[in-house]
Amino acid sequence: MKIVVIPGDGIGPETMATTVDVLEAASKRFNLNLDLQHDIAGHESLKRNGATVTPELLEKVRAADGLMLGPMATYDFKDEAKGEVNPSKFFRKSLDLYANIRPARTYPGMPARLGEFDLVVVRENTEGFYADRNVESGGSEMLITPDVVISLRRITRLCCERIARSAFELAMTRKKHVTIVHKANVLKIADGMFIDICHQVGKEFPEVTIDDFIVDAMMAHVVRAPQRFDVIVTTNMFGDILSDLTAELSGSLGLGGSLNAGTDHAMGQAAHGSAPDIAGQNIANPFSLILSAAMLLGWYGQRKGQQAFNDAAAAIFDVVADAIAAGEATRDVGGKLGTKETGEAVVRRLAAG
Ligand SMILES: NC(=O)c1ccc[n+]([C@@H]2O[C@H](COP(=O)([O-])OP(=O)(O)OC[C@H]3O[C@@H](n4cnc5c(N)ncnc54)[C@H](O)[C@@H]3O)[C@@H](O)[C@H]2O)c1
Ligand SMILES: CC(C)[C@H](C(=O)O)[C@@H](O)C(=O)O
Repeated sequence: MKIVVIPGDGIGPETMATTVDVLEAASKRFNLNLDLQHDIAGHESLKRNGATVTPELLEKVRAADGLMLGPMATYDFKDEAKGEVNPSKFFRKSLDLYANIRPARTYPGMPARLGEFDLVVVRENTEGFYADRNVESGGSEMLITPDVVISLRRITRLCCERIARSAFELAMTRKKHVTIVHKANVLKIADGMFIDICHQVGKEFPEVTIDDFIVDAMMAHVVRAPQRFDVIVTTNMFGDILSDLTAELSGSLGLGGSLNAGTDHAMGQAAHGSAPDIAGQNIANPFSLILSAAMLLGWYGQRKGQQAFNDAAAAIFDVVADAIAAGEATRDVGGKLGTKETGEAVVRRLAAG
């Protein structure tokens, strides 16, 4: 399996170095023959190549079997015309990675303030309330006068259908429950369509039960009783916000692994950002990126019918859980280790089998 590896900004180089060590250890133990191709994007690429992502990089990623993308300091990127493209958006759109799968679960050995839970946010990843993602409609933020801006939100039948199908298929492998999160009381046409389509797709999965919540009330429900949820399907920005919440409720944003998946490509990427407040201090939690890497291996294993990749993914999930239970973790999840030392502990456990 060929994986392009891009460290990103802020804590990215630290957490990606650790993740690469884990991938190499998994490759050795499970004979995966991983071919890791290191490259750059974001600030590093802007400095060296005059653009945060280059056309050559896109071709390289297209030709590979997967991409590991580190966090990007996207706030700094103001002008696409000057090469300042948000790499997350760029790969999600260019490779049509329409499903952003963001699991959140508690782990034995860590205090679960809200009780144990295990859920997955399935976030639509290619449209919605994102100015830079609606290029097909000519962008979606308009300066009408110096004092008035209009931001548009694009929702399409195709994207609703495919994200709903991803959620129901995932639910069939879990507790067979899907929760639809929306704002149809206000966005009556767009989110009305989203709910209708989710229910229509749900008819293909009669074993899966369905409920729905308005996004604001959902914040209360998920904090009150996260264990009532299994798979949560929602539109892009609601999913972005909700998945940070669920990751933090599970113990830390630093546990927020995620996979951006399309039909032919996938990208492992932590749910959080570049965390400039803790960058360069060897204290960032690498588990989010390590779990994302495991999700990428699992995606490839399922797609290619190659059991060794599924086994490697399962082993990484187990080893992370064991490391947390043993306190071999960073301080945000109750441990005392640094980023590097946490990675070394994971590698040791993985190699020991
Ligand atoms: N996928 C991405 O590349 C992505 C996602 C979100 C934000 N961003 C960008 O990242 C930059 C910083 O954003 P922000 O500070 O608002 O959000 P952030 O997600 O980087 O950080 C939020 C908080 O969580 C903590 N945190 C994040 N990851 C952690 C980890 N692995 N271990 C321990 N603590 C962790 C940070 O220290 C901070 O206190 C911005 O430019 C933003 O646009 C990028
Ligand atoms: C940085 C930002 C543009 C990005 C998004 O909203 O898609 C981020 O929040 C994420 O979840 O990857």
